Amino acid sequence: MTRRKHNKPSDTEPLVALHGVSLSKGGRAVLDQVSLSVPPRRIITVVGPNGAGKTTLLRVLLGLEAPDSGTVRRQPGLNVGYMPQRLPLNQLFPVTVRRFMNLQGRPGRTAVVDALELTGVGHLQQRPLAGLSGGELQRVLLARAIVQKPDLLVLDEPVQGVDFMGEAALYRLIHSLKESLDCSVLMVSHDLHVVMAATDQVICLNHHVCCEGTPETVESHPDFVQIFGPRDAETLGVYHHQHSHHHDLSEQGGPAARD
Ligand SMILES: Nc1ncnc2c1ncn2[C@@H]1O[C@H](COP(=O)(O)OP(=O)(O)OP(=O)(O)O)[C@@H](O)[C@H]1O
Repeated sequence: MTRRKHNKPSDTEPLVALHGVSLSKGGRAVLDQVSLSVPPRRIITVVGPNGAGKTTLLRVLLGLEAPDSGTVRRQPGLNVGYMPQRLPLNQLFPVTVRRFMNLQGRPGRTAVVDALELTGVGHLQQRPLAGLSGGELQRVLLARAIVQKPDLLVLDEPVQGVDFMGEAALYRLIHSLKESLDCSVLMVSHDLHVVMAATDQVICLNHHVCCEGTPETVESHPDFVQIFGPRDAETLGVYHHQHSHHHDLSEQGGPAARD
């Protein structure tokens, strides 16, 4: 896929950097002194328990919510694609996939077709959005997030509603999109086993950043083990990952093989 951006972001500066970001809601600290940066061409995954502030963190990073304190710095002109956790319109809204793709920013027919083809759902253009399966819908949402050829792809639980085999395929797709778009990916995930094999850096969030680093570093961190339990942390240990190849988890025997 060719890039049509005029202002390519700096290769040396972070695309986005948060420093000391805090935000309270209903009198409770949702984000507490959170700092992170997203360098170019990286896949960074935020993990953490329910209610840890992961979605809020993404929304602050995107400028959709303002922090109470701290700074959020995005490279000027940064082109960001966002796949939210929930569809911002009623899924029963009677639109076809192609119409849905054109609701935001009017990307044009070629860009829409390209994006749908890239995410493997080009054949669904004329189908009603409301009739899609969970996996098909996630791929359409992913297509909408990449339609403007972003420098940074922000994905909030991109594999929700997708079965295990579909999850592995979606993570492979995300990896290949990162390569073909030459972008960075920041995503939230609950799928610890699969995501650990598909990311360069993990940030474990529980209102504050508990630990961060490579999957290998994070999986043995005491805070990570405390949050996710020794069983998850131990089983993650089998996934020491070489980033020079793709995984087909189906060939490894599926989830039962790891338990
Ligand atoms: N308007 C609000 N008022 C009070 N509390 C709120 C408000 N919006 C969000 N919260 C709380 O902020 C916390 C963080 O929410 P957030 O959606 O960021 O968490 P999360 O880590 O993405 O959760 P999940 O994994 O369940 O999606 C939650 O406890 C949520 O209930």
